[in-house]
Amino acid sequence: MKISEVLKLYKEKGLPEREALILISKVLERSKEFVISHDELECPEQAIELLEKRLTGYPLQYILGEVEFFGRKFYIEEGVLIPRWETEGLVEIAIDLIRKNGIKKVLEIGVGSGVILITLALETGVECYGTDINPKAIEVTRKNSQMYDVSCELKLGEYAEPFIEKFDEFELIVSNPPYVRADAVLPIEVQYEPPDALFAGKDGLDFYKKFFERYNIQGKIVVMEIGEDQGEALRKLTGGEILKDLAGKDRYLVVIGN
Ligand SMILES: C[S@@+](CC[C@H](N)C(=O)[O-])C[C@H]1O[C@@H](n2cnc3c(N)ncnc32)[C@H](O)[C@@H]1O
Repeated sequence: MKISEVLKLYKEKGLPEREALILISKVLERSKEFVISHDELECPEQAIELLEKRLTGYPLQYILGEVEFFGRKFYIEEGVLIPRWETEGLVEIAIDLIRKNGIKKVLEIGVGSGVILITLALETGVECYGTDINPKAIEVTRKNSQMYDVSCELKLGEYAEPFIEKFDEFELIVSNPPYVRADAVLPIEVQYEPPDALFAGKDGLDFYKKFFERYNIQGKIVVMEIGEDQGEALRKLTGGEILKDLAGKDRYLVVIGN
């Protein structure tokens, strides 16, 4: 089938033309502009397979193996959470706090693909430490840090436990933790992502409750992403400040440990 016919067919099946073009150009290893201007060419079978996979709801970023975050490309693969646009706001807040407070040492809990920690290192030059309970997340973060020549110490384990002997040294703790309620029904695309990265008990607050119960944050700043309906509960739990995302929803928690 010609590319023009494939584009038409998959548009009818519900796949946006932009995505079909991205996938066909990936297989052909040519630009989207090339594909558009050569749509009389035969569409490779491998491209059709990717279009079919995408139609099942399988995330585009996993197929492409890359994701854009804070203006940079990062490697991503199935088994690790796909970074979301809201998280760029978390990074902006953290950068601001790092600069204003002259912070030198940062710990991220739950690095996932490493986009937060690596962006903080690149933007501010802070010393970076990261943990995750998912070995694949540690592996992907390591790969991304090597890609950007950023040195960060990464350890497998829960919360700050792998760095407990260093805990007093961290001036800022950042996290985009799991915060989805156990009974939430997620869109099909999200169901391909690791449950440990998403779910946090009955009210979605398990991670925050355990963290603030377990650690003494005196003298530290804690910045975390939160669910849009969790602001009030977390303000009460921590006494922290709740900030909104670009869509005007409660999205970030900042706690200054006095
Ligand atoms: C929502 S994802 C965020 C990933 C990445 N930081 C981002 O923003 O794209 C949460 C991450 O935290 C990890 N995680 C969940 N519970 C954890 C815990 N108790 N300690 C450390 N990591 C945890 C998950 O494996 C997952 O990689």
